[in-house]
Order: sequence, then structure tokens, then C-alpha cells
Amino acid sequence: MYENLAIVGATGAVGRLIRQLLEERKFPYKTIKFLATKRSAGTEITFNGETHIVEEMTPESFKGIDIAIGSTPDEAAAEFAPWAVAAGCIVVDESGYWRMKEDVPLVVPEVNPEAIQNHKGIISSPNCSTTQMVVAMKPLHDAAKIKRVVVSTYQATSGAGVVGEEDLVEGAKAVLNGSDYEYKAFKHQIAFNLIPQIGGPKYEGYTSEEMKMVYETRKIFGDESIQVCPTCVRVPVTNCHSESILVETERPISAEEARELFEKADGITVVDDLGAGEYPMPKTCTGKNEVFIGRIRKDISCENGLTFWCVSDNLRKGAATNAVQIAELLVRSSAAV
Ligand SMILES: NC(=O)C1=CN([C@@H]2O[C@H](COP(=O)(O)OP(=O)(O)OC[C@H]3O[C@@H](n4cnc5c(N)ncnc54)[C@H](OP(=O)(O)O)[C@@H]3O)[C@@H](O)[C@H]2O)C=CC1
Ligand SMILES: N[C@@H](CC(=O)OP(=O)(O)O)C(=O)O
Repeated sequence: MYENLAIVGATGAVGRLIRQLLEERKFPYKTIKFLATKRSAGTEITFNGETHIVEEMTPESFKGIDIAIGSTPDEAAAEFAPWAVAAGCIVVDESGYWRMKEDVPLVVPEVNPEAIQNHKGIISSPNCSTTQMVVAMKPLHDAAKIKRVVVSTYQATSGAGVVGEEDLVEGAKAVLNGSDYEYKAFKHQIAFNLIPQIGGPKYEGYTSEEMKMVYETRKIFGDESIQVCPTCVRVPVTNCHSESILVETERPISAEEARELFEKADGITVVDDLGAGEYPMPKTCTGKNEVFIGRIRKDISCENGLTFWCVSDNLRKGAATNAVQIAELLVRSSAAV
């Protein structure tokens, strides 16, 4: 039984939502502790009506813990996961640090739930832009094998954590007031602007965020032949990542067939009526756990192409919801033993 939980990075943008989701989904537990850095140690958190005090994470924090859900920066994840595993705990990690390591399953429950069985103590949750894209790809890939994907992202500022959210709001106020504001999460002004760079240079002019979409997609589908060409852009939207996705499949898929496949798929909601002005938008998808799809249409430039618009809450399905779903899979698998 997995009944003793630790939430690592409990005070961050993703950590706050993990707490909320565990409450919303009535996640079963006996004990729970909330960990962060010295900066937040001592902060009071109310969880399921009880007051908890945030503790500073140390190697001893994981004694007696069965599952730790981590949403910390990469460096902290690199440090704490081995401590937790040594203490006999299973780590569900949100950071980028463990995702591509051998022996670490990279799991999206709607796509490859079976992969959790191969864990050796650490299970990773993918990058937020990758997660919503692979949920959308799954029914099309099953039906007609996706050979190639061209994706452009429109990523919200909450993707850069609590500081990213503040930068947009405070930066916009500064522009409107004519005052100065020093951006903390972004290299350029994000208010009333777009930034076509997320992450540092990584490969052949692509950024680290873009290459995560390439490598993680292949690992999740267990298919190294899938070609992905991404462009990741930061936009002045507080929450929800949007993506324009074009897939090329082995056999042609009509818009009608794609709509049916999406409608039947786990974790997808179709909102698609161009005439009525209905399609997913960040404003309507924020606070929801699904991946929303609209603007489904044939690629008029290519016989086997299909294109659509995809929006999802990056802090929920892109991070916290996916991690909590993985923890739920673990709990279900332990109950089945
Ligand atoms: N935001 C998003 O859309 C997504 C984020 N992720 C990943 O999730 C992780 C967290 O992101 P996010 O919530 O946005 O980031 P935030 O900066 O908002 O929060 C970071 C959290 O980690 C804690 N932390 C930092 N260093 C340590 C440490 N050494 N030991 C213990 N706790 C530490 C912080 O504690 P303190 O309050 O004390 O500083 C805080 O609770 C990152 O790896 C990110 O890449 C993944 C998918 C999507
Ligand atoms: N980099 C993403 C969010 C994120 O944290 O991704 P990752 O977990 O891969 O570092 C964004 O800024 O929108």
C-alpha cells in the first residue's frame, strides 16, 4: 500500500496545484508532508481542512514515505530523487532532469500507462508542451501511424513558474503606467509582445524546449521514427499552452474521421464549430484537466496531412494533473497486487 506522501516543491506554481488536485480527486493517503527550500520552510498550508507546516527538504525527509511527487527545478530533482529512492520511496517527478534517462519511464496515462511497470524508483512526467501534444496524437497514431509532426506552440507565462506569472501582470501594469519593470523570468518584455525562444540553444538552431518535444515524443510512443519539427513561442497569456499541430500520417485521415477519433479518446474534449466561433482558447480551458481540440481540418497542401488547434492547462494536464494521474496508477497497481 502506498499511503505516506511527500509533496516536494509544494509552494511552487505546480506544487500548489498538486495540493489542490489531491484534494479534488480525494487521493487516498494516511500521512502527507510538504517540502520546499529553507525560504518557504515554516509556511502554513491548509490541506483537506488541516494545517501543515512546510518543511525544508533534507535527505532524511523521505524516511517512511511511499510516494514523493516532485515539482522542483531540475537541480533539486537531481539531488532529492536518489535520497528518496534510497529510502524506499517511489518518485513521480515533474522536472526535466530524469525524463530521458534509461530506466526512467516517461508517462502520460492516456498514452503509455503500461510504462510505469518498468520503473526502478523514478517515474517522470513530460514537458507541458509535449504532454498535450502526445495526448492529441495518440488516437491518430493508433489509427493511421503518424510519420511527421509540425508544431508551433503559444506558451503561457505560468510555464515559467510563479515568477513568470508575476512578470506578465507586473510588466503589463508597468507598460500601462509608463513605469519601468525588471523582468525576472524572461529576457525580454513579455507584456504586449511575443518571445520566439523558450530555453537555450540546443541543436541546429532549435531550443531546449523544442528538442524536448522531439525526444520526449519519441520516448513516450516508443517510436524513434516519428519526425517532429517544433517552434516554441512565449505569449502574453497567463495560463494554458496552445499549439497549432500538423500531422502527416501513413494513410490519409479525413477531418470527420479525426473528429470521431478525438471524440472517443481518453482525456480529449473537442470544441470545433468555426461558423459559430467555437474553438478552444486559453480563457475557456484554464482550470480544466483535459486536452481541448478544435479547428480540425485537412492539410490542403499535403494528401496525408491533418491540422488542428490544441489547448490545455499547462499547470494541470501539462504538469500537476499528469503527475497525480501517475500516482493514482501506482496506487491502483498496488491495490491490485
Ligand atoms: N509551470 C509549468 O507549466 C510546468 C513546470 N514543470 C516543471 O515543474 C517543476 C516546478 O515548476 P514550477 O512549479 O513552475 O516552479 P516554481 O518556481 O513555481 O516552484 C518551484 C518549487 O520548487 C521548490 N524548490 C526549489 N529548489 C528546491 C530545493 N533545492 N529543494 C526543495 N524544493 C525546492 C520551491 O520552493 P521555495 O518556495 O522554497 O522556493 C518551489 O516550491 C520544474 O521542474 C518545471 O520544469 C513541468 C511541466 C510544466
Ligand atoms: N518550459 C516550460 C515549462 C516547463 O517547466 O517545462 P520543463 O518541465 O520541461 O522544464 C514553459 O516554460 O512553458
